[in-house]
Amino acid sequence: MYHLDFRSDRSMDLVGIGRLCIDLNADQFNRPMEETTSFTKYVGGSPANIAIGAARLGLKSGFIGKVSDDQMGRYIQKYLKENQIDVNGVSVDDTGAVTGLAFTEIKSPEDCSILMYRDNVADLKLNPSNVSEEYIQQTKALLISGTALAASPSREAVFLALDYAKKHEVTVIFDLDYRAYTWKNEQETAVYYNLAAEKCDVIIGTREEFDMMEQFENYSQDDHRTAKKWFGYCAEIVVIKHGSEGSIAYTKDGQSERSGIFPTKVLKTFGAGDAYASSFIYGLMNGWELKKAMEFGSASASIVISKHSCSDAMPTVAEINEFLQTASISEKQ
Ligand SMILES: Nc1ncnc2c1ncn2[C@@H]1O[C@H](COP(=O)(O)OP(=O)(O)OP(=O)(O)O)[C@@H](O)[C@H]1O
Ligand SMILES: O=C(O)C[C@@H](O)[C@H](O)C(=O)CO
Repeated sequence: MYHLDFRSDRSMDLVGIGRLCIDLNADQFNRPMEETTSFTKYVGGSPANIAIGAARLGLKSGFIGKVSDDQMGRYIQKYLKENQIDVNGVSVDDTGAVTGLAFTEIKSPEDCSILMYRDNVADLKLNPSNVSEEYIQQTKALLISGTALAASPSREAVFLALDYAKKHEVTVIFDLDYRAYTWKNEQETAVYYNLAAEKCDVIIGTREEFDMMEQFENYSQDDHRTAKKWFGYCAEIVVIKHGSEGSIAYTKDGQSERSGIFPTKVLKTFGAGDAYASSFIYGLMNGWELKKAMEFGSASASIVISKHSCSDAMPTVAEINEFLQTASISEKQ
């Protein structure tokens, strides 16, 4: 049985780095945003959602990020503290930057979209001086998220965090989280994603995100070839997510596992990836077999997509286990 090693002599389990933003989820469903009149505010940002999900599962979580010096920034910090996330790595912007906003539109359970306001956002003002080697040295795992590579100085902050993580044997998990609206073009995205992925132990992404990264190669959407490429660098595990068709994971020692999904009453599709990642990481950190960790992630994803929010909806271990008591997995034929 394959399992990923983590250093045990650490005071924290998982530190996320990157986007702390605000989700404004439409209160009126099954209609376009042009016809909605109110939104509910939640803390958001893919890496923040994953760190919140990990903390809700009982992992000791921290975060390295930058928030705006206003009510939204204070709201985010307050929420993180209330959810037992260490905020000593979170700094406050002093340039007048604002908090990124993610307006979500739920036209139908299958047709959801996110309108993101990303101009002059505080999260991309994170700079190398905000990244503490001592802070990273105290964690078992560092979670990086692709969108933090979209602009300087956040990009340089992430690469410095990666260097500190490698120096101190911190396991690096890369959730690809490709959001086109934050990038100038796909070519630049692929260059930076590939440079970061070369340093990561676990890489989690959708088929489409890996295709974006492989645009300079002739890989033909082949999951096994995708995984094999990264085993030539630092990767131990590569997970390729296929939406409602489930996921597949490959390990460096040549094993692979597929996981189906747990059919659920879908309210909105986004948040599935963040829920999957947080619970999958929980399974890895508990030394579970790959398939069990994947199914735990899939169950968490099903719970979150049946609810209105992402961060608030992240389930506890008890909630996932209760869900698993009655849910049945549907394997792709
Ligand atoms: N409709 C669905 N029903 C049940 N489970 C789902 C559904 N869609 C996705 N999942 C689960 O969530 C996992 C991640 O979803 P997906 O592949 O869409 O990642 P993602 O695109 O990163 O998600 P997100 O929409 O949050 O960005 C899937 O591998 C699957 O286990
Ligand atoms: O990552 C973002 O900026 C958007 C998220 O806050 C939102 O909850 C989502 O899309 C989750 O995948």
